[in-house]
Amino acid sequence: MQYFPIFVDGKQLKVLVVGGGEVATRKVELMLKTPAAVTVVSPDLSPCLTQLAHNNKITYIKGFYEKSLLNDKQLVFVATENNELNKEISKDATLANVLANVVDSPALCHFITPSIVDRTPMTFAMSSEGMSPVLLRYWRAKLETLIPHNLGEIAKFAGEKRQQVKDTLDNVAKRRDFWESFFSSSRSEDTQQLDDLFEALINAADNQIEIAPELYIIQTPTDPDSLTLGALRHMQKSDIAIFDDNINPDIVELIRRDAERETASTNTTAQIENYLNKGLKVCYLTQKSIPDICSLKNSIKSKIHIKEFSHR
Ligand SMILES: C[C@@]1(CC(=O)O)C2=NC(=C\c3[nH]c(c(CCC(=O)O)c3CC(=O)O)Cc3[nH]c(c(CC(=O)O)c3CCC(=O)O)/C=C3\N/C(=C\2)[C@@H](CCC(=O)O)[C@]3(C)CC(=O)O)/[C@H]1CCC(=O)O
Ligand SMILES: NC(=O)c1ccc[n+]([C@@H]2O[C@H](COP(=O)([O-])OP(=O)(O)OC[C@H]3O[C@@H](n4cnc5c(N)ncnc54)[C@H](O)[C@@H]3O)[C@@H](O)[C@H]2O)c1
Repeated sequence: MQYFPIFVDGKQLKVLVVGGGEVATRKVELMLKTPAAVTVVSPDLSPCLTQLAHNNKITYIKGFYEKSLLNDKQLVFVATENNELNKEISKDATLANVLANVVDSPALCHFITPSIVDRTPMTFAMSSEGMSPVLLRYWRAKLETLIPHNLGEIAKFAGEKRQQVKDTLDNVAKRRDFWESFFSSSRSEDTQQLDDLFEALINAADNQIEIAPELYIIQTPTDPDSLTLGALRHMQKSDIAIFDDNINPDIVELIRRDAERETASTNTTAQIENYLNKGLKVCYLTQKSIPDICSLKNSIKSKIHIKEFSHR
């Protein structure tokens, strides 16, 4: 990964946009989704930018770019048709410690603009690291159709209830289980049903959600695309992932970020039991055959729920 994705607080940002054409307009519209303060410098403005200046949504400096305009900025978008000028602004920005995006010129960019699926407060920002903007647009369009339009409302609901869940359930594992039960219910996709579902679960959770150790044995394919959704979901639920040393690192990457990871030892059974005895959810990624997986399963003495995921 050459480009590191971060989410920067727009309240802290002062942004300069050089140019007033179509490309500049696109970048300004993007920035104005956040509370960033946007200044545009250009001898002319598109109709849309003219309107935004008129409504005081942007500060407009009518004229040509000057280095001093970078002084109090953190970001600059460079969108003029003059390549020599664009290069000069990128250099000025480097010296002024301002991050520059020169539209369509990755070599002059300190940061690149991601492709965004916006379901605020859920934001999906993606990049092809400049390799293929069209491939990126293709996937954005696919995700647009997959990601429900009310997802933002669902996320806001969860945000509002987070404190109540913290007050009710006294450890992170119970809270994670609670939210997983909540979001895995199809009722959580209907904003009309969120309150009822929440009440039903939080009351049950008070007494009933116990953290039970579980084992997920995942017969792991070589190609990450062949992982089943079920396997993936359980990899995301695990507290600890144990994997054979021949597992594709791209698949290991898909394990939940804050899960512990360990390569399998020669005594895998004992290694797994050790974590089950601590009440943890363990996933074991292996390319063993089904009979070998069965004998591993039989060797586990803990009375726990074991789920198996195999691939074709
Ligand atoms: C995300 C998005 C945001 C936006 O632009 O706002 C974006 N490009 C988008 C679309 C798009 N751009 C281009 C086409 C025409 C097809 C084509 O030529 O391939 C299409 C497709 C279309 O329009 O359908 C032309 C193009 N773009 C760049 C080059 C230069 C080069 O590749 O060397 C050329 C060739 C110019 C030429 O040949 O003259 C470079 C960049 N474009 C980036 C971002 C940055 C890398 C992002 C990344 O890969 O992660 C980066 C490095 C710098 C930057 O601009 O920030 C938007 C996403 C799609 C979406 O979500 O809809
Ligand atoms: N329009 C597109 O969809 C598109 C797509 C890909 C690439 N591009 C490239 O992106 C760049 C910008 O595209 P555009 O369509 O917005 O071009 P444009 O010609 O409409 O806009 C360029 C703007 O820069 C301003 N400008 C020129 N010199 C300036 C200076 N010294 N200081 C401040 N402002 C100055 C111009 O007045 C104008 O407002 C071009 O290089 C273009 O080739 C455009």
